[in-house]
Amino acid sequence: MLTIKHLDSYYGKAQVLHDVDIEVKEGQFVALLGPNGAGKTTTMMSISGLVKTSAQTQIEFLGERIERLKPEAIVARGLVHVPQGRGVFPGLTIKENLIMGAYLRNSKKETNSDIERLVELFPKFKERMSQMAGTLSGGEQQMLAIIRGLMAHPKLLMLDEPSMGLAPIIVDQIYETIAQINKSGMTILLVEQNTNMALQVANYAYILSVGGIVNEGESCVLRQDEEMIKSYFKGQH
Ligand SMILES: Nc1ncnc2c1ncn2[C@@H]1O[C@H](COP(=O)(O)OP(=O)(O)OP(=O)(O)O)[C@@H](O)[C@H]1O
Repeated sequence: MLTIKHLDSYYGKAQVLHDVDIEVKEGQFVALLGPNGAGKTTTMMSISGLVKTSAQTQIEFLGERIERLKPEAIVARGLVHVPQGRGVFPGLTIKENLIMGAYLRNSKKETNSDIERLVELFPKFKERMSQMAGTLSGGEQQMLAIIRGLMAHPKLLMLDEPSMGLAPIIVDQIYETIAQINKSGMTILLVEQNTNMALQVANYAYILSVGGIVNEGESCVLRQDEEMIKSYFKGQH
């Protein structure tokens, strides 16, 4: 579904990704893991068209090359990115945030029926549609960001560190929902520092270190190789 070849990414003249290859198949749940500063967020931003890439970079999504498209054209093709830090609009209500997720479509009727359907993932929102997003807890804001992503009708959903800054019990709830979304047929590419959690839910994982892929494999296999994981996450696990 998504094939990335020779991804080199730059901030100005500084190259932070070197020849990264990643593949995500339809229906799969793929995790991109790695220590602080490895380049995980940069990879996701490069896929979304938000970071400069080299001429040899190739990104193919659903059979079409997308590496030179604008971010909104990439979203319109069904590649939707829920960013690190959630990015909810604090001064807008829950409902207004969800409507923003559907900004590329203009059917009010469809938007309302999508909200009704998707809010079942987190029924607490049902009675609180006019609450300001800025007054929600971190976990609730993360759920809102995920549901807002789904409002864009993704074919592949990219989630950047949904566990960031959340208590373990909340992380478990968020991950139950993400697993449910994947089971309903959604393809997922996840960036995480929470390696244990990611390897429990993903089918396949890539490990990124200093801007390059250093290991990859089925999650059930990687999970058993604690020494390998530790070696890449020195001091972080
Ligand atoms: N806007 C920027 N300008 C310049 N360098 C940047 C910028 N954003 C990130 N970097 C650098 O690029 C490298 C990769 O950063 P990136 O955020 O992709 O890592 P990460 O694996 O997602 O880490 P984290 O888990 O801490 O978010 C780091 O060395 C970082 O300092």
